[in-house]
Amino acid sequence: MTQIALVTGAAQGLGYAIAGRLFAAGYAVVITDLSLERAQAAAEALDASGERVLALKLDVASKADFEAALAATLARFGALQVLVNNAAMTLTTPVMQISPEEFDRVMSLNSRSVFVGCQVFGAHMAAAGYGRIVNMASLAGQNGGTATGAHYAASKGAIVTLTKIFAKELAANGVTVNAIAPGPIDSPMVHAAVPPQRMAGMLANIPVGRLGDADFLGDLVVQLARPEAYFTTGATWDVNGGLFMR
Ligand SMILES: NC(=O)C1=CN([C@@H]2O[C@H](COP(=O)(O)OP(=O)(O)OC[C@H]3O[C@@H](n4cnc5c(N)ncnc54)[C@H](O)[C@@H]3O)[C@@H](O)[C@H]2O)C=CC1
Ligand SMILES: CC(C)c1ccc(C(=O)O)c(O)c1O
Repeated sequence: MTQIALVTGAAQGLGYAIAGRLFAAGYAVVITDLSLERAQAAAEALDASGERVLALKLDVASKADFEAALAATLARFGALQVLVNNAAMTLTTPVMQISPEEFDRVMSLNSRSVFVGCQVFGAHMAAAGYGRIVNMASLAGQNGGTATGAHYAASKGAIVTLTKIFAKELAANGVTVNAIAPGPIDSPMVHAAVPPQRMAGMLANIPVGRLGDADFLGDLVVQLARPEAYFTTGATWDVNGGLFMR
């Protein structure tokens, strides 16, 4: 039977690549983003027939949007097995100049959203007795960040911890919760964060000497979403070209 996956921030970048790999693996995919129009354009690019896609507006800052997206998914497909908490923002203000308001904004968008998504979708999955949640963390959450801001790095560290907490809470109900911590992946976000004149320096610093591949992240999500992946939970999967080793 077709399984259903919802991806936040899926109109572009890694979210879109992840949605694409889930779709290629046979999932019906719910593409969500801040703007319904951009989500619809991405969904149409993935499946012009519209049979295995649904586009929804989901602002991850809003618990009501998470609840409405779950309800709309169940109304259209009758089930929801996979959630990918992917959406995030980055600001690169130097740490001594970040205002408390800016700190709150980044923390709230990046980590409170994962907390709310795991709570709302996790409750549904636990009641159904099965589910797979994948949270997008970052290398920055492990090494304190380089190209990215302190609040971004802190928000991604919080995602690693939330992943462990929800994994423990939901394990007995057949729900796994894992995180992926990418280093710089070839994507619009990395090109926006790293100006062309700094790219060669960044590449020279990466042990494997190149940026990561977004489709590979999508394939990793597909693996973590499989029923057979029941034995990995609370884990953070490093995909960073050797920039951080445990
Ligand atoms: N690109 C990279 O190299 C890396 C990315 N990441 C993480 O991967 C995830 C995706 O990153 P990218 O695709 O590169 O970013 P991106 O900036 O290209 O795409 C982010 C998407 O999220 C959406 N979005 C922003 N605010 C939103 C909100 N409030 N509600 C819903 N959607 C919202 C945007 O509209 C956009 O479509 C993020 O969590 C990011 O922190 C982590 C490490 C490296
Ligand atoms: C693309 C984003 C902003 C990014 C860039 C670089 C790193 C890193 O070198 O640690 C990240 O973790 C990122 O999330």
